[in-house]
Amino acid sequence: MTTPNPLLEVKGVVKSFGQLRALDGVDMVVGRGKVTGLIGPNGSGKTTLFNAVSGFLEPDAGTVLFDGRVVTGAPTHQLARMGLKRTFQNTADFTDMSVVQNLLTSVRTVPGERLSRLFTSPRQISVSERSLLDRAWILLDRLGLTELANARAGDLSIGQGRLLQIARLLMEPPSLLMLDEPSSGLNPDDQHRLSTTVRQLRDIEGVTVLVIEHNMSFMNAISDALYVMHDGHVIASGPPAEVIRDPLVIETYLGVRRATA
Ligand SMILES: Nc1ncnc2c1ncn2[C@@H]1O[C@H](COP(=O)(O)OP(=O)(O)OP(=O)(O)O)[C@@H](O)[C@H]1O
Repeated sequence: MTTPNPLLEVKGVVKSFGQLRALDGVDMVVGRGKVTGLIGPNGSGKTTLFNAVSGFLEPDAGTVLFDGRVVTGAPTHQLARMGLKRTFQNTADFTDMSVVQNLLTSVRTVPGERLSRLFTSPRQISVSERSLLDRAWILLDRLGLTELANARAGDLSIGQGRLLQIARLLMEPPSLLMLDEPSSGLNPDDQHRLSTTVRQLRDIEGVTVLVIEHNMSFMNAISDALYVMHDGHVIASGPPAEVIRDPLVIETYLGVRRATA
């Protein structure tokens, strides 16, 4: 698959845990302004690849390029400054803060002292602070969280917590957003909202998205390209309609199902 002007390139990445080669020479190209899906059976290496790309694990070999720069093994904070942000399978927000406070405190550029005025003296806030608040309300609306704006984050359901985690990352839109099983725990309405949000991010804000998912209907609704992993290798990649018809992909999924039945 040729991808002109990629935002992320993974070349020959290897990562072993003891005797287990979780990534065995993975190549991947993520097109700028596209949604790329990453699928594969449990234990195929998807999360390890996310960790190796986002600075949580140092690859044993291979190269990661972000926006044309070699970032192999770069720390997460450096990658975040460059515009690469990710979610995790387990949510961890500031549970004692309200939903809207969670959003406002996720912005690195605003000192906490000034931010507190958003709550204590709303009439004295500056234009930039106002625009943050506006951004927070837009995201809450898009993700169906408006009515929960003043709820304690710790009281949210798992699915709502997942949406909040995503909204926090979107306060300052990243150039690459990496989502690890975002639809897990979401009801069908929230899944629909999330897929619409992901498409809006791509189409309106130009955000590139890389997403791990087991939910194929969610994946079909959002992805422009698909990669399939098995046993630490990429076994197929290309347009979703082609990939899901690939005999090797079908056999891998059926084989895994047979083996676990
Ligand atoms: N920190 C670790 N130490 C040892 N083994 C690990 C570690 N992390 C992952 N593994 C192993 O590496 C392999 C790939 O795991 P990984 O979590 O990347 O798979 P996955 O495709 O994300 O699976 P799932 O869909 O279940 O999340 C698995 O066999 C897993 O047990």
